Amino acid sequence: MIKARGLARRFTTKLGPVDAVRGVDIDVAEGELVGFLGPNGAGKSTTLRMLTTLLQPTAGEAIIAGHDLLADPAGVRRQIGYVGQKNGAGADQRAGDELEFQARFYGLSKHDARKKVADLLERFELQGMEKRAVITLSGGQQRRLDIAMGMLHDPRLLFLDEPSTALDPQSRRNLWDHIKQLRTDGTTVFLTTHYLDEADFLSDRLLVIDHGSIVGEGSPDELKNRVSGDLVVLGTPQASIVASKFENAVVDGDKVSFRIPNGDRALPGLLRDLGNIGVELHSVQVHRPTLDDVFLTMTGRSLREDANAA
Ligand SMILES: Nc1ncnc2c1ncn2[C@@H]1O[C@H](COP(=O)(O)OP(=O)(O)OP(=O)(O)O)[C@@H](O)[C@H]1O
Repeated sequence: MIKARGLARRFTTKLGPVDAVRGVDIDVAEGELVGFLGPNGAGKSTTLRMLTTLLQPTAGEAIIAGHDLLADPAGVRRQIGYVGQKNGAGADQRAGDELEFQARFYGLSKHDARKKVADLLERFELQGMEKRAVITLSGGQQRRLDIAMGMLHDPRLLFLDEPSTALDPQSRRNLWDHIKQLRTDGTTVFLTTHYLDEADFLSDRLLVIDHGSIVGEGSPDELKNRVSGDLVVLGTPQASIVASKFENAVVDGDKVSFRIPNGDRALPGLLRDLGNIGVELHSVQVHRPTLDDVFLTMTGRSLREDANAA
């Protein structure tokens, strides 16, 4: 559904050129839900804008939903939906009018447009909201309306840019269910996010981007399995003695952390060995790798810190 090769975008600024995207290859199969994960400024939006014909690449090529991105952008646009970070619906307009107007814009007859709108209102739990001004809808309802607008022409491929930004936890979860349902109903979904939990929950497969280049690819589980081992954190007054026993151990006050494969199974023997040399322990924790660990392993920095810093 997406096959991009060497897609790149350089911006020329007063301070010199900025290589926002440095020649990425992207493959997305029909029916997949692919997450495009990276910290702020990694190049997600720029890539998305190129894939959706909104921005001309400076190098590379792509076939999107069977159409050549450079030679037939109109063909691409007919096949895709795009839901950007800013609301697409006019704030003062009534939700139903916005949907119907857009449906007519796509060439549907009045009758078909009404039918389509009713269907989408139901599908995205917006029944009864059609007469309300967009601005009076909750954040979650507005996001669902945005997605409904993106689905008016039954696109085979839907692009979502940071879908759950600024939503409360309950609305996010509800939105996620709707996004998963899109995939279940047969739409291929490509979404950007800098939230690890969102990427983990939604994606069949993840592409991780940093500084304009893809640094990792795989299912959330595959990526987690690539991180070498579980993180063990031991609390002990003899932290430096414990640290000397493990490669790459990090001491932080009275805590020692290190990674070992199959931490939960290895731990009993390890604790016995430490007991045998007289080490006293007052706490033991084993953490399975998270996507943040994956990101840290790949890039040397924490995605969470980056996201929080934004
Ligand atoms: N129009 C532009 N002119 C100059 N530089 C730009 C332009 N658009 C983006 N950039 C730069 O390109 C890089 C990638 O930006 P991009 O918006 O694609 O990142 P992102 O991963 O989507 O981040 P965010 O999560 O903040 O949207 C950043 O360094 C950004 O400052």
